[in-house]
Amino acid sequence: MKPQRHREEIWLALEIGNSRLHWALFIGETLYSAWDTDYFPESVIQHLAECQTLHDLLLAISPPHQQGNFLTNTPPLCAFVSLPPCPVLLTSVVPSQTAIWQTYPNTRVITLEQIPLKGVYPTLGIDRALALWGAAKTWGFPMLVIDAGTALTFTAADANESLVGGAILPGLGLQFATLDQQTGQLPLVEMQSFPSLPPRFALNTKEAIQSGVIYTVLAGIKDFIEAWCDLFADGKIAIKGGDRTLLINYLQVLYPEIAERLIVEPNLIFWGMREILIGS
Ligand SMILES: Nc1ncnc2c1ncn2[C@@H]1O[C@H](COP(=O)(O)OP(=O)(O)O)[C@@H](O)[C@H]1O
Ligand SMILES: CC(C)(COP(=O)(O)O)[C@@H](O)C(=O)NCCC(=O)O
Ligand SMILES: [K+]
Repeated sequence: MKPQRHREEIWLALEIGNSRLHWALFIGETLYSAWDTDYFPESVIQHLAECQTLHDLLLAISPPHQQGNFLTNTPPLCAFVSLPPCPVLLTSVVPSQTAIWQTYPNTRVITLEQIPLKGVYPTLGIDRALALWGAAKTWGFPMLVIDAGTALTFTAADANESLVGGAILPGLGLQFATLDQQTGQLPLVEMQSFPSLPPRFALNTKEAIQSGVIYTVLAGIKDFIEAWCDLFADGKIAIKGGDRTLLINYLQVLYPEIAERLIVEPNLIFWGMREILIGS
């Protein structure tokens, strides 16, 4: 995609995670809308390539329950819908999905080499690098990003815009699914079904699973944040990912002094992608 400098250019950001697709619609440097969808079958992606207008493209990728009003509730968009389909800036941590999306004509893939973050290692997740870059360029270095996604990751950079490093562990959904799938008797504990913290010392199987997963993840987040603050007293902390709200709510109950330090921003990766586009 030839980067155009004028402010009115419409473009789509697509981040492919291990659970789902994450979309953002930009007009120039302004993010107008962000949403998630499930993966699309290859047939749908081929259909996207045949879209003649931006309107058709956006309808095809908009959230299932927002088919119609997605277009109307983004005021300046109405003026653009008869334009041809816009470019898609793509980043992915799922190689099989990346390959399928290459068939969409107007795609530019963001890779690790394009991110000015120093000291990265070759297999660092592009999502981790982009979220860190987006957070740090928005709120400053040093920065620690917590991504409560399919995997829960910690990724940090110092004041010299160099990678300090990070950690990877199974996300909440993965932990509950693994206990369900890899044991004979344990049930699948649904995430959304428990707004309040379970008892630590539970007296039934469901709450025992909830307690084991939740309290250890919260303790782990607290431990990493305390270690980060010991390293960088002026360090900032941002959190994103599908499980961020659940974890923030629990942290506010259990460790309020930790929770109040967190910048909660689901769109960190899109900020990172915008930085790359502007800089290119
Ligand atoms: N509608 C949803 N679909 C999938 N995961 C969801 C959804 N809502 C919340 N989650 C939670 O978010 C996690 C996935 O986070 P997300 O940031 O979307 O993942 P990724 O970026 O790895 O695809 C899952 O572990 C799940 O617990
Ligand atoms: C750890 C991840 C799977 C997280 O991806 P997500 O949970 O967002 O789908 C991804 O950042 C990745 O594939 N990382 C590569 C290994 C590394 O970062 O060292
Ligand atoms: K993620």
